[in-house]
Amino acid sequence: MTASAQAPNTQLPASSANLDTSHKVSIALDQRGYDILIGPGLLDEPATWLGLPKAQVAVIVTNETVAPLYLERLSHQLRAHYTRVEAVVLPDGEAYKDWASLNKIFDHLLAQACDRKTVLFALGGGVIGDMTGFAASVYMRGVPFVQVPTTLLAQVDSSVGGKTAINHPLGKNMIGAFYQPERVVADLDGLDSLPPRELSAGLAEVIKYGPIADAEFLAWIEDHLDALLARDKAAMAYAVKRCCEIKAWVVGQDEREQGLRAILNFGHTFGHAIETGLGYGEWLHGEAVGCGMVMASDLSVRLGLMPAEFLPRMHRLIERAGLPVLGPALGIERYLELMRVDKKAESGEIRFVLIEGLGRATMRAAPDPLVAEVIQSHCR
Ligand SMILES: NC(=O)c1ccc[n+]([C@@H]2O[C@H](COP(=O)([O-])OP(=O)(O)OC[C@H]3O[C@@H](n4cnc5c(N)ncnc54)[C@H](O)[C@@H]3O)[C@@H](O)[C@H]2O)c1
Ligand SMILES: O=C(O)C(=O)C[C@@H](O)[C@H](O)[C@H](O)COP(=O)(O)O
Ligand SMILES: [Zn+2]
Repeated sequence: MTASAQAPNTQLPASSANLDTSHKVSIALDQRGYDILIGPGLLDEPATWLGLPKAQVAVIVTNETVAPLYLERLSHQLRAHYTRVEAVVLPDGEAYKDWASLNKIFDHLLAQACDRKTVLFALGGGVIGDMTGFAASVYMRGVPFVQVPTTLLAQVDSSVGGKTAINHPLGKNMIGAFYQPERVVADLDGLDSLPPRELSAGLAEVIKYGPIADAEFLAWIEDHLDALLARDKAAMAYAVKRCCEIKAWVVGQDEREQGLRAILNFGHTFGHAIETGLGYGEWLHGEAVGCGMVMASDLSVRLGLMPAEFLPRMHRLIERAGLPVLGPALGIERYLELMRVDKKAESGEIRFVLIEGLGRATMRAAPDPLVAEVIQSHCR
């Protein structure tokens, strides 16, 4: 099966970079569409929080790193709308994206007698967003939740589209649900406190959107990478907006990944193998995806889908973004074993998202010996 980005009658809406720093992107999903608010100062702006579901109780889920930075400011805004504003503060890290953390959320909700109108707020990066969304999807069979992403990766990708999950020791994001938020609030000022390594991890997912859907955006990223690394507000605002536009366009057509949505997994088949193979947390998700995109670009070239120049182009961009381009030495057999657990695999056959023309992705199986050559070429 192929998942072409060029679905009939559904052209990706055009976008143009300008100096604006505030944007609104809407995601269209039958009755369940929502807005993605992007801009500086949104957290402290009372208008940001108008029109959310009415309830007595709001519960903010966050972690030990983000809480001291932003919890009180969000709580202050929410007290204007909810009688009780509570917080669950989880340990920080990908290693804690697990059942134990999920249970801590449920323990709090039940101990505080939170009813089915309770609104959950995910304040943090993708780990908090994925876990809070999953908790919201199953608590009392579903309560509303709002994404307040504070990392670049979460603002451009994980907060949008409704994939929620926890990890399993045998596979990344293996336990989860599709469940959409009520709203996404991406305050660009939050990115000022992000460590450089996390900024680079977010840039991996930014880069991803170019080759899979928008060749012009890829060229824009190449031209503006230094501005993005310097956290220039206008460049950052445009990058977040364009990524959200592309993701909204994809998810609006294929919410549950029956085909097209798989293009968002470019670099992830190799990347998830790295994350799971090392045990979660040694490599950041974005780092694994960056390296995985180098491997998937090479495979695209080796299969004759892309000209040879594509690999050095991607390699250079990913390296310039501060991301690793050589994978860990897990061993070829171990890589293959891990990739067979990927959600896109069918009957044990690994399927890769590959590029078949700039801005167009496809999903294909590939012969094991060719995949082995790719791994051999891009591992320590
Ligand atoms: N649901 C999806 O569609 C989707 C998409 C992409 C990634 N993901 C998932 O997202 C996760 C990765 O997300 P991530 O990269 O945001 O990692 P993360 O959530 O672990 O956050 C990265 C680090 O930054 C810290 N942090 C967060 N905001 C901060 C801020 N403003 N200032 C300073 N520090 C801050 C966090 O505490 C953490 O230490 C992975 O689990 C991945 O599987 C999901
Ligand atoms: O939203 C999607 O669809 C994606 O694939 C986005 C990815 O960046 C993200 O890492 C996602 O969680 C991976 O999905 P999975 O289904 O492979 O776990
Ligand atoms: Zn990802």
